[in-house]
Amino acid sequence: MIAIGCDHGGYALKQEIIKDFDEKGISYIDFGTHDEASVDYPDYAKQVCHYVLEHEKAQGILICGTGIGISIAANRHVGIRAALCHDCFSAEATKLHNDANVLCLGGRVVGPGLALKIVDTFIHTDFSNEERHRRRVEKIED
Ligand SMILES: O=C(CO)[C@H](O)[C@H](O)[C@H](O)COP(=O)(O)O
Repeated sequence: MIAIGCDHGGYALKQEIIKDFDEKGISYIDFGTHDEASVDYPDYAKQVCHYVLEHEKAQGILICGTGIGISIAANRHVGIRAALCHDCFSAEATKLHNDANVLCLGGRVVGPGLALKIVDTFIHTDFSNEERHRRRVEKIED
């Protein structure tokens, strides 16, 4: 399951991602926000991160204006490895190397065309499970 959330700066991009998920039959839970009224991104990071931590194999997508604030907030949750990615190479690498469980995007940074490709890459790439990467992720978690 994919948990998705955003602040007002990420709302428009979240709607594009959700539309794409609906067209592709990809399951998700939308934690809001549900319009462009000003809200606080840590509140949405918290809801999505809690869902990801409580559900095995769940992945999160968090969007704010830049992706920065919401990734900082997400990474304060122990067990969350949130990656701010604005290219497909990074989205693939952060799954393969970091076992990232949350993708962060900036709705004021990337257009929907690129963002949808980044999301697609992230959700369809698994951790490589190579020993050196396992060791490094374990050090983060320690
Ligand atoms: O936290 C951020 C900056 O890294 C996000 O981009 C927020 O969406 C942004 O700060 C919101 O700004 P606003 O002026 O309140 O719209």
